[in-house]
Amino acid sequence: MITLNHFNRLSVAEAASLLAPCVAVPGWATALAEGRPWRSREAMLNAAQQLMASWGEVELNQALSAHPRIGEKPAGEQQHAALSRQEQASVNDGDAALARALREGNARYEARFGRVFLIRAKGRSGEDILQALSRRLGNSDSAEVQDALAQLREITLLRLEGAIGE
Ligand SMILES: NC(=O)NC1=NC(=O)NC1=O
Repeated sequence: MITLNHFNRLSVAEAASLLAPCVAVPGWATALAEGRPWRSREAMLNAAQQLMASWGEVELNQALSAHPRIGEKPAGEQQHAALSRQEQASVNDGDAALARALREGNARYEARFGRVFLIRAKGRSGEDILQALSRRLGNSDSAEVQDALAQLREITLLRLEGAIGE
């Protein structure tokens, strides 16, 4: 984590690359880098949320390229893989039945919607995630795009809050 003051003083390229692991949607990190200097962290967070408001199915699919399946803690040292592992820490992968249920749920979801199931995992137990997955399997296509986008916005905002301090 760096301070807002430090973030404001980075080059555009450095600032954008610092924010890149928050979400794999082209342009979002660059727009926040180019919007500097932010007069406050709140102003930056508000701008970030405004940028996310226009996201649709295209951006959702772009972002999913960088989000591993729930329960499949990604290998790799890239920053977004480390963030995913940290976010999924409370998904108890020691519970074989839960892990199997998540694998089966993910497969059902992908067969139904044609994309990886996305949920803000931080603060959620594996059981909570399974319940959400089951509920969302009943969504229409359009409702599920909106549900998944809401989760993507939560993940992205949490990552941004973790990257830039006061
Ligand atoms: N498929 C996913 O939901 N992945 C993730 N959720 C998170 O909160 N972090 C992830 O990588």
